[in-house]
Amino acid sequence: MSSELLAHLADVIESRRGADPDKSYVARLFHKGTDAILKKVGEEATETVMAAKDGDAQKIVYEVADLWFHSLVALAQFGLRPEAVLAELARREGLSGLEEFAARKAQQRDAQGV
Ligand SMILES: N=c1c2ncn([C@@H]3O[C@H](COP(=O)(O)OP(=O)(O)OP(=O)(O)O)[C@@H](O)[C@H]3O)c2ncn1[C@@H]1O[C@H](COP(=O)(O)O)[C@@H](O)[C@H]1O
Repeated sequence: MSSELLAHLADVIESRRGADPDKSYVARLFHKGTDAILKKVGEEATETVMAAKDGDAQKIVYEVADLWFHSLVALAQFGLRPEAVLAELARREGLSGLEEFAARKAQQRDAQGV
């Protein structure tokens, strides 16, 4: 998932805070609270493992999408943004952050004349 899509989804999720729980799935989760959100993360993680055990590629992708989505809701519940997770992953790649990753990619594209 591109960082732009993650940021967009995080914005949409944040916009659902205080929205009508009858009209929005995310508003319903926020309304139910932290335990309900964390329960969904656990369920989706379990469903991902089950899909992987079945070796069903399409189902794995579907369940990981559910897991990522509910992880974004959990991050929002704790006032966190996906950019913080991406920055941590970049740091583990030996980069100072997302900006350095983007700059490196741009350099590689320039070098390849793309
Ligand atoms: N990307 C998603 C998304 N991915 C998964 N889900 C929901 O996550 C749930 C997955 O849980 P399950 O597979 O256990 O299915 P379920 O039995 O229906 O779930 P529960 O009702 O038991 O919680 C389903 O209800 C899916 O609809 C999502 N719900 C919303 N979005 C996006 O979030 C944004 C805001 O959505 P609303 O809050 O509904 O406007 C929109 O851009 C949506 O496209």
